[in-house]
Amino acid sequence: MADQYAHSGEDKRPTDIPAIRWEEPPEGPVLVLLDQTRLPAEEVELVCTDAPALVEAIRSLAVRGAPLLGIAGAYGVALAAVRGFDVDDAASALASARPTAVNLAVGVRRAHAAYQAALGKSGDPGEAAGAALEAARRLHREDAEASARMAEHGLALLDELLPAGGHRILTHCNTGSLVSGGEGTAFAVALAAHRTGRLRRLWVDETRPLLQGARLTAYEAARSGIPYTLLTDNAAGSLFAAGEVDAVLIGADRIAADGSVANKVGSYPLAVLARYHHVPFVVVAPVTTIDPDTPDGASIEVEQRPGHEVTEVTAPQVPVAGTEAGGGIPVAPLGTQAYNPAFDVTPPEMVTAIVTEHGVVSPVTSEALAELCARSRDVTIG
Ligand SMILES: CSC[C@@H](O)[C@@H](O)C(=O)COP(=O)(O)O
Repeated sequence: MADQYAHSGEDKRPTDIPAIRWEEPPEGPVLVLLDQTRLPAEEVELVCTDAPALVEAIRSLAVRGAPLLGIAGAYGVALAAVRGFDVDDAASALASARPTAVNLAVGVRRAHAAYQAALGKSGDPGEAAGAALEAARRLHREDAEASARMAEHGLALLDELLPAGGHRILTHCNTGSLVSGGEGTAFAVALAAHRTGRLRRLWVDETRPLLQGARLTAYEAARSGIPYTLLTDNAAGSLFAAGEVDAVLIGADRIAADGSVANKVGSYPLAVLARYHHVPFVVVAPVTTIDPDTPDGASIEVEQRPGHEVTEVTAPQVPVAGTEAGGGIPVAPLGTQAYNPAFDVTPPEMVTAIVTEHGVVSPVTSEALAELCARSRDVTIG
């Protein structure tokens, strides 16, 4: 079950609401999400008391973005465990709530494995639930630490790749604190550049059809005091042609073993533009986004979303997925069919570098990625 309540703003500043948090009120533990479908119009919290509510929140994009999906999935397993629901059922429903961001399944697996190991050892479901919660909390902390490391590595890379002076960075979708336990992935690098006086402008793609750029990245940029400008996705070409983009920084939902990068639809066209205009195209993602079990780009399952997201405009409140129509304002003739993949895949040869918390891979090859993953298993951060 999920409850929604608008935050009163009396006990804390509304902008301090974290994207996700675990709370233990007297009625029982809950997972509290900042409902991202309502941003930037209002900051409303969504309280989940069971896994089905969280699955719905994931599908409707109330909680979204690869790293945060991993954290949410792990907490979801813990929620099912502490509330005495069937943990195996919850884990499988959560892991398959959205198919493309591998972090979701990774987060679910981590908490589920901790639960099963503790249950096998002690036979005590309460202890096992505690182990699942601890695993979720650890993932949450690790992600915050990973954000900080990605920002450092990403900033150093920009210094290497770009001449000194203010950088003009183009980004797509939303990759800041709304998708992370910390300050995010690509956005964290832009933020670090801003804090050190190296960011001249953040160009923010609006990111059709659900406007994660306009609604969420612009919101985060405004909160952070970053100089930013919003553009329609199809204005990017003229921006490159005018020589106004020094680098593209994006996140990722899944990086295949060969270095193919799945990210929000519209990322691949930016890679094509970047290559034509000799501009670095940089992907920033934690190691948990690299999936050694997905061999190449063609093997990545790309989520297809309902057509009404394209045929109607509904921002700032995005309709719940799976409904016939979204209740928005139609912008196409009734009955229009829509092509609405949520992600696209950029081949490795078009990616200048992949920045992770364990270092930078450039050029992007399967060998270099495998080596980084092996190295990351030997090092614990956070
Ligand atoms: C660090 S976030 C990287 C990606 O998850 C992000 O760019 C993205 O594509 C999110 O898509 P969304 O459909 O909003 O979950």
